[in-house]
Amino acid sequence: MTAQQPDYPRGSAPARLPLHSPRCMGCGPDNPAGLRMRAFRDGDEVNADVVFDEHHVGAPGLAHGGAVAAACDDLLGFALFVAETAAVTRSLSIEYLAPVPLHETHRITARIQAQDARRLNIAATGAGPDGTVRFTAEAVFIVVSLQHFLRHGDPDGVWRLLDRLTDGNADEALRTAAELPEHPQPGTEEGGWSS
Ligand SMILES: CCCCCCCCCC(=O)SCCNC(=O)CCNC(=O)[C@H](O)C(C)(C)COP(=O)(O)OP(=O)(O)OC[C@H]1O[C@@H](n2cnc3c(N)ncnc32)[C@H](O)[C@@H]1OP(=O)(O)O
Repeated sequence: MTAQQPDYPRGSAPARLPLHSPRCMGCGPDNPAGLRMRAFRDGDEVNADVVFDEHHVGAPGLAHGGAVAAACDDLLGFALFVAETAAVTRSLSIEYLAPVPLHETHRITARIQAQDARRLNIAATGAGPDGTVRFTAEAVFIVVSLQHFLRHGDPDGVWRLLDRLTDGNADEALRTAAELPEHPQPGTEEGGWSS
């Protein structure tokens, strides 16, 4: 069985956020072992529903702690759309408050707690179907320039991601990024995602 996340409930109107990449372990629909989360922005919060399945087993019938951490890391990364900056996880801390059964829908909600120069503190909660919080996450993200992803990752993949995020203007986004200081401050135009 493969994880297939439910759509956001009808009647609400949060904005669907773009994928990190089609094969992203957290949100990529083309990763058969991934979590296939669909992330939404709702004001200053972001959220996604996650259903752990046989790909994510720890103890029989329960989600692996690493899979729970991966889901949190991915959703915390979507909070960067609220901060309007690119950043990467520097540290991630999970509180496993209760077992997380497979095949149950968990709603993860994340919010930026604080921002100080390049450092963003982002926190999340993960609630089971009855609303009980079963895990929480706290992370420090560090703002990086686009060159970080070009230097360390797959430049073609970064280009495709930027092209989606900028409605086909990746060339311009990358040209602009190349002219910027290495580590723009969050909240400035230079540090933001082009949108
Ligand atoms: C466009 C795509 C957007 C997608 C966003 C999805 C977000 C999802 C959340 C994630 O999963 S992010 C993945 C997990 N996190 C990381 O991979 C972060 C790895 N850590 C770092 O790259 C650095 O520690 C960090 C940028 C957070 C902070 O580095 P600093 O800029 O404060 O300074 P430092 O002196 O430690 O490092 C300077 C440079 O050397 C690199 N570096 C440090 N130690 C190194 C080492 N030992 N070997 C090789 N490179 C090293 C470091 O990555 C950095 O590269 P950039 O200048 O390109 O950003």
